[in-house]
Amino acid sequence: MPSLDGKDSMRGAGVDKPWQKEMADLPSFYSPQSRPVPDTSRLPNVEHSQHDEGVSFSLSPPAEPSSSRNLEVPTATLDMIASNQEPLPPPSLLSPAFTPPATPGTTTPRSEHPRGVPVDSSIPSGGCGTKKPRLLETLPEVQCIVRARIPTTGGTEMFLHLYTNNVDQKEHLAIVFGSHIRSTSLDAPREGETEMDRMVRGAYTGRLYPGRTRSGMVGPVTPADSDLADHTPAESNPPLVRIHSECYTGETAWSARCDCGEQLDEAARLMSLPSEEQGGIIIYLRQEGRGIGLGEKLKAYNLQDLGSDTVEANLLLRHPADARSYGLATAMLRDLGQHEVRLLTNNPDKIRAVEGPNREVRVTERVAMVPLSWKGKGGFRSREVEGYLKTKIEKMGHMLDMDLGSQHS
Ligand SMILES: Nc1nc2c(ncn2[C@@H]2O[C@H](COP(=O)(O)OP(=O)(O)OP(=O)(O)O)[C@@H](O)[C@H]2O)c(=O)[nH]1
Repeated sequence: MPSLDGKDSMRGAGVDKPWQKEMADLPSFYSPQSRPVPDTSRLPNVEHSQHDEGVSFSLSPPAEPSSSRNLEVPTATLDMIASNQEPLPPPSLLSPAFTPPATPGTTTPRSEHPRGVPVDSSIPSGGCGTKKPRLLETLPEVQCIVRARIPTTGGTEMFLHLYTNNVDQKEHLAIVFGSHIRSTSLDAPREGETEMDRMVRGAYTGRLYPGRTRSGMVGPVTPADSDLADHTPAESNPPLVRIHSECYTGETAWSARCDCGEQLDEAARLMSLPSEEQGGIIIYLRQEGRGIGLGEKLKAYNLQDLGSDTVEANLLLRHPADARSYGLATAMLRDLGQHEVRLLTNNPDKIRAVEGPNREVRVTERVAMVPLSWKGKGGFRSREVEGYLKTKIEKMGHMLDMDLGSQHS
């Protein structure tokens, strides 16, 4: 526990150990100032036993067959272990080789594979409607500036990627399931950066752990680097992708006017299924209220309460029915190394638009997003959401069968 007078803080306390001095000298972004723990997966087996006076260590050769591993332990590291006077956590806590797609034992059966239908936007009967979205001639430029691992409340992990671009000032996001999906712009080396800089901005392979010093991406790769590698699935099916537009009301403020929150949760759940080994990507675009912004969307809600549907309300406010574009999503998918995707959507415009002006990304399959309550699998019902979905189907050409909704009502 930190004391109130701060005497036991890093700077107030005596910095008598070399690692304490090193930590105190680190730049301010290095937070929290945790204590370095050696990567025991690189060490010979370290057995420790607790005695009254402290801990004694004995070093023995590794039990695992690892002839190709570098077993040399720097003397300084051994000194640090000995001076820490505390047992080490097991290696499994420090450096698992890859993030499993779901917590073992909590997984949904494989049979619940998200089922899609093949689509081809290049032919009229390809399952994407006939509307031609307005597309920019070239894709915007995007850059992933930081990435971080996020353990989720659902038990799985994802890597949140934050992007900047040359068309707006917004922080668009890519929520990536699977550490093998890498951003080219993030991984590119930057002039003058250190290995610590790379790790802090997320340009590392494998996992971070206290005391790690190498991003795993620069310099020769040795057999000892195997713990730093990302797991690459054998399958090469296109990943599941959802292009999701921001909805503060539906995702954060519990609104039952739309199913946006449920769709976001469901997309994450499907991408975490064990059958989705190739991972998944949610491109989260900051185009609130179909691009009109939260303030205007709230006005539209008042107009809806006065009797308009969702499209009429937008038009009464002098906005298009849908003011969104998807060029940023296409550019972000390309940056994440994707040429082909399976898209979770009911919206035919999205399929054509996300493919880009020169079909930079191809949608090979469409996976429908059926409201959970329509499938009898939970979810919620409200007069407002039924109206919202009805307008999408009848006025915006969304590929959903309204009859499904009445079957479980
Ligand atoms: N203007 C307006 N926007 C709304 C309303 N309800 C929800 N939205 C917005 O509609 C958008 C929903 O977009 P998405 O979740 O990407 O879905 P979609 O384009 O409808 O198509 P799907 O991929 O099939 O879900 C979000 O930006 C919401 O904020 C509304 O009543 N009026």
